[in-house]
Amino acid sequence: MNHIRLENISKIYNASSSQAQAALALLAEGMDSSEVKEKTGYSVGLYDINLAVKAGELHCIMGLSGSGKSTLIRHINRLIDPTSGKIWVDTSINAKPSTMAKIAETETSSSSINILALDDKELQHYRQQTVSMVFQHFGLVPHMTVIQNVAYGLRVRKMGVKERHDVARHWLHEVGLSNLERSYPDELSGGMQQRVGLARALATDNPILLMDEAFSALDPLIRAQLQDQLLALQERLNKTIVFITHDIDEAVKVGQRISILNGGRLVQTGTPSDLRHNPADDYVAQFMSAKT
Ligand SMILES: Nc1ncnc2c1ncn2[C@@H]1O[C@H](COP(=O)(O)OP(=O)(O)OP(=O)(O)O)[C@@H](O)[C@H]1O
Repeated sequence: MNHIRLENISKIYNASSSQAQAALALLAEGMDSSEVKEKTGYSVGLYDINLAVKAGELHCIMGLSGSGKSTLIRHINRLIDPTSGKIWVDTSINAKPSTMAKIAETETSSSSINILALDDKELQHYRQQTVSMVFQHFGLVPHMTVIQNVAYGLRVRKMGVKERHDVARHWLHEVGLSNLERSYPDELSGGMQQRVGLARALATDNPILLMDEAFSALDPLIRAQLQDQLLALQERLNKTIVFITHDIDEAVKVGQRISILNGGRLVQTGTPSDLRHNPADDYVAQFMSAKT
């Protein structure tokens, strides 16, 4: 069952509606994003993306710098709104393993909503209850202790201090940081800070986790440890995870499926094996052959 579905999503930056339509028309003729930028002056973030992320899957978005990865993931929590298209999210799905098993069995019709139609209040609710994000540079609040950072999303939901700290403690334990709850972020290494970032995202119990180059700032050894930890947690949690990376080795290691972007276009979605054995074009083939 699909959890998130992007339907014909295009994003032209800093253009009025008519200017964006002109850029889209050139893209529809087959012009690539750098030519469109040259001709019109507008940056193409994404062009005509159709992508379904299944409930409970860890889906990697891969591509070179500027290919549109961050633009894509930021549409899912509406940090960015598209120029055109729709974004469907099934808000009835939660990530409890029992629910996921039921969903897998039934494949019933979904109760997806187009999140672009949400008003401000509904959007706030959607961000609090459905999607969490882990950022590349951690995004911790420097003057809050570790436990306050992890409990932050629960405080926003007005959960009482004891209860939210109990939940935060549980997640700090899960990521291996039990003894650091009173520390401040700048007292921790990068790897520890990102574990706090992960615990904070998990503490809300939201079913969708967005990870934007979440491990890219870390040393290779620590990065590998966090990848392993994410995979171990995911075994139990069954979240729907959209994981951005520019590193094909990381994508192959953690991704059940991988979507490859090039110049704002979605080139191919498939399992690592699909991409290896049936690459859609030379760009995909080069990524797969560059894999160590
Ligand atoms: N705020 C913005 N204003 C104008 N153009 C933008 C903006 N954000 C992104 N772009 C352009 O959109 C295209 C896609 O950028 P995006 O950051 O989504 O790619 P990316 O694959 O995440 O790259 P990176 O790996 O370097 O972060 C690029 O050409 C970029 O210059």
